Amino acid sequence: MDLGVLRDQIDDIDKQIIRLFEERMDVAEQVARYKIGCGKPVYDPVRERSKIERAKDMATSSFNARGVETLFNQLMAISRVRQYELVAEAHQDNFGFEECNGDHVGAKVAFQGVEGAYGHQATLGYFGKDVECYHVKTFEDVMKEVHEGRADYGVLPVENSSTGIITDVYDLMHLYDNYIVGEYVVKVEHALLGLPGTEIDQIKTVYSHPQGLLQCSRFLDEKPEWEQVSLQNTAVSAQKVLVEQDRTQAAIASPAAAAIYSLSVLKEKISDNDNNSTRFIIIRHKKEYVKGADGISISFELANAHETGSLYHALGFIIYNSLNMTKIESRPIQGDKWRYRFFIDFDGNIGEAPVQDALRGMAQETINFKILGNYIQVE
Ligand SMILES: C=C(O[C@@H]1C=C(C(=O)O)C=C[C@H]1O)C(=O)O
Repeated sequence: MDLGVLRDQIDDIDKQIIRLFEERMDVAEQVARYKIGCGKPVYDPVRERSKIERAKDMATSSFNARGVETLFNQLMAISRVRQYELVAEAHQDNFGFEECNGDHVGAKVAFQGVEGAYGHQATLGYFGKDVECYHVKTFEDVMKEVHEGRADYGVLPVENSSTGIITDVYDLMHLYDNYIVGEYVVKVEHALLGLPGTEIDQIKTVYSHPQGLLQCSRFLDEKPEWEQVSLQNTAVSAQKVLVEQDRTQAAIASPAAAAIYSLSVLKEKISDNDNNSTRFIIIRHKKEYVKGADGISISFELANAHETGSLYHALGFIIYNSLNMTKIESRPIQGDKWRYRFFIDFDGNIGEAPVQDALRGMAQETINFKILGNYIQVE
């Protein structure tokens, strides 16, 4: 047996496959034109399933039947991507998002917590001083203020570099008709705060936001006798220590909160990680994006979540359009056991054709698809 001869045979077969592939793609383009004409969706799962079954039946072994299935799944996915490209050319569409200049002078901005909270720092850092900012109690309150129009913008934490995503905010982003228009990163430098004159040995109880306690777990592990109490916010914790005037109490919060609540920094830099940062999103009740927006966030659910390759196929639209996916998260869908909602970030601007193409594909082939926003990413 001669390897060269066998490879020549494979090359000949491949030539035929390529010719047939291109012929198939030409026909798929005609199908796309037909669908554009009558408004029929590109994806037809019933037709695809029956095609796969028939194609498998034509194979002569079970191994080949599985191969045929994989191959045809890929072929049809590629044909759909091309069809979506043609649909995108026919209907330039920004999915209801409008470009804006991002001017926010005089705007009302809601953040969660109290003055001195990291959310307050993010608000001042993103907007500067020319807005009217105010605080509300919970993350959901921020969502409501924005959704019901009392605030023009809201500021919410979505992720910490050490502990990961803030799950409640992810779940709320799906529930409210608000959109991400910006992001801001705050370097979180937790400190242990107490009443002036307090010695660390006197402390029995430490208050903080659950994230604050989690992010300082190495420091707290050395104080097993301290009771750890979670409160709504790091700054609320500092305020409580001030109000109760009890030297057995301390708070984990920012040095900025120490200044606001007249507390002393008993120990600084107690986070597990020196590079501890929290990413905040800026939300609006408007589908808008600023010029130069370069990051897109979306969420969706999969109809056939447990079918092999369903997530892979949804993500294929990002890959085939040469877009760079930067993040993926999943969250359980409330009341629907073992089903998940996916949150994906990728680079791009909603005005660009490959982005529109990927969005259109995913919108048609997933369920409860939402474009969460298009905004300028922070490095
Ligand atoms: C080509 C079509 O569009 C899509 C792609 C298919 C394919 O490549 O065979 C099949 C069904 C559709 O999801 C079609 O509708 O026939």
